[in-house]
Amino acid sequence: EAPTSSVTDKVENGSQLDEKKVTVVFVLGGPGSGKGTQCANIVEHFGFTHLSAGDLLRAEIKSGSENGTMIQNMIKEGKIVPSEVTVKLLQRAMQENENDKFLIDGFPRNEENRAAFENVTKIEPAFVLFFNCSEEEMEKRLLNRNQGRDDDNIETIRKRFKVFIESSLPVIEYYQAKGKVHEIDAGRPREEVFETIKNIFATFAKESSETGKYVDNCVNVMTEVHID
Ligand SMILES: Nc1ncnc2c1ncn2[C@@H]1O[C@H](COP(=O)(O)OP(=O)(O)OP(=O)(O)O)[C@@H](O)[C@H]1O
Ligand SMILES: Nc1ccn([C@H]2C[C@H](O)[C@@H](COP(=O)(O)O)O2)c(=O)n1
Repeated sequence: EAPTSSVTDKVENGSQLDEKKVTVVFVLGGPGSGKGTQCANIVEHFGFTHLSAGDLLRAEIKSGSENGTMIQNMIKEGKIVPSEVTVKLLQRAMQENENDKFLIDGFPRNEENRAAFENVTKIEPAFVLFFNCSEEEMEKRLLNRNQGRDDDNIETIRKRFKVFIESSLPVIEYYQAKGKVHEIDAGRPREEVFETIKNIFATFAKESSETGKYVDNCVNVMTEVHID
């Protein structure tokens, strides 16, 4: 299946059609499994743009938008914000960015997210990274994160774990059935986790450039890493 997809949508005034080909990788895993940390490394080494659904929602709260209070309340409760809101934010972020390679972190979080994104954008991910980590380790990391997040308290953390198991794991299983998931043992030290990720992206870049589906700027990195 083609790793590039077309983003087609009318802009605000409805008069102009904006279309571009993009490569999308979904980055999924439990809260505190290290998705954001590794996305920063992938951006640096492989030239992707990192779009964190959680960050986009938190920015929406700060902007004072009409949905701000609803989003804030849902995040405090560890619940998943309606897909319509999150998909719009992601779509806008992709359209406004000149890059054509996006890491979408923390999305799709449930079946509704997945279906809404696919219906609206017609984008299929090239592949999915699944950060697998024990709850014990994730809890420890979140309680030490110190970023002043409203939802990094033990009560909300437990709710987020429950939502992850009940709503997010089925999405990962959906992509597993399509052969799109790279499962990563995310309980290891940061550097070890990134070594695994480097190999995944280097292999993807090599295969895609061979088939002409992926124009990459990762050639220098590819020579540094081991490809199975
Ligand atoms: N491999 C690791 N070992 C130990 N600590 C880590 C590791 N990776 C990330 N951390 C730390 O754990 C905390 C959570 O990491 P991060 O914010 O990347 O997780 P996340 O999966 O993006 O979480 P969330 O989904 O809640 O946003 C951070 O303080 C980060 O520095
Ligand atoms: N697709 C998403 C992503 C995030 N949220 C909300 C609910 C999460 O608990 C919160 C924080 O996300 P994180 O930064 O930990 O990825 O944001 C959502 O509703 N839908």
